[in-house]
Amino acid sequence: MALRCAVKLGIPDAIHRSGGTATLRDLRAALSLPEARQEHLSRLMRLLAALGLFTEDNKGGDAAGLYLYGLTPASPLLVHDAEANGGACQSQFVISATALSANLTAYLRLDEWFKSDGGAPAAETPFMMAYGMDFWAANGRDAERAARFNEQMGSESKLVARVLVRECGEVFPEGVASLVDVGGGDGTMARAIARAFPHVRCSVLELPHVVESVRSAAGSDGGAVEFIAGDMMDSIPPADAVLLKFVLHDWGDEDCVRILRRCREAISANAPEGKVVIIDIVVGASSSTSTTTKDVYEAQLLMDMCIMVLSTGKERDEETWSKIFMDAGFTRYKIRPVLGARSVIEVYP
Ligand SMILES: C[S@@+](CC[C@H](N)C(=O)[O-])C[C@H]1O[C@@H](n2cnc3c(N)ncnc32)[C@H](O)[C@@H]1O
Ligand SMILES: O=c1cc(-c2ccc(O)cc2)oc2c(O)c(O)ccc12
Repeated sequence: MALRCAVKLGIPDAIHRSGGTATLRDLRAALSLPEARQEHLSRLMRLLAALGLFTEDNKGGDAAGLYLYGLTPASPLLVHDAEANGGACQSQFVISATALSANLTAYLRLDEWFKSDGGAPAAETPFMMAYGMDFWAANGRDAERAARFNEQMGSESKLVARVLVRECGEVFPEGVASLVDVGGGDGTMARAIARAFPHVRCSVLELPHVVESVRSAAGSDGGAVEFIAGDMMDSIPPADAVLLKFVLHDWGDEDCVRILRRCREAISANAPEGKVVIIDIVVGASSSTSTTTKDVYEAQLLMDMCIMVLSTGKERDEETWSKIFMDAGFTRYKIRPVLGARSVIEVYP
């Protein structure tokens, strides 16, 4: 809620606009907050600085108004200026994750859900308990809700795409001429891959309501990427490679096996040497460069709680992933923990 408050007040934008640092007094003035709130603002900033979202120093003197706040490597992710973060602002995530109208209503049902037997469809997830339908049906019924979610996932994809392109070029060698991004949302990731690896023809398979909203937002089509409306449970269009980014974590093990079998059919119809590229969490795997292994593990487990509330899926460790791959008929896989809490997994027939 403190982070939501900072985003809603525009604190990261205000510090960014003032050149990267601002005293508490200047920050309050830039945000047009009453003087009576200065002491409260200093307490909010003290917490956000302790969490690593801003720097704080009192070199100007001990008077609270002279405390200086600055940006840390994490803060550009909360700034709306696309030049600061390549368009990967994550503020919408903060707003949605903490909005009563979005998902918070479901989080508030978690304890009640624990006490239910989970058998009735209405009690399958806390989200269903709160909304009477699953997450995707809710998005299908409410275009604004869906647009916010797709925009939020799109900004996460911009962040992930930058690292993928920089560190995983070999995932898309010359031999990979086509790729279908299954459950690819608004196509942000597919467009980033098409831009970085022009030899890869990219398409997106999505639910009809998502394709419709992308088409109406883009005029007539989704840009350089072809959109196909369908259901991944039924069939996946043939391609050399199939991408599944944060799709499998939404589903139980049996459904994952079913989706991966469809993927195997899609690549063997096109390229027997093809592969499935999964971007998802492997619990316990971490590149651990700038963040500590404990922070990454904690982020993975927090994401697992979100998924427990919102869907019937889960975050998986390597052993569970491996069993799913083998049950779906694949023979080997390679995990690259290059994306902080997330990994790139290449899975081969
Ligand atoms: C968590 S989102 C991930 C979106 C995107 N891959 C990303 O990482 O930004 C899961 C996506 O799966 C899509 N989806 C859900 N069920 C589907 C189905 N049966 N067939 C195709 N797509 C589906 C949703 O519309 C949603 O865009
Ligand atoms: O609200 C979300 C957010 C995610 C999400 C967040 C950050 C990541 O690095 C990946 C995914 O995933 C979601 C999801 O899979 C879902 O079914 C509902 C909501 C969200």
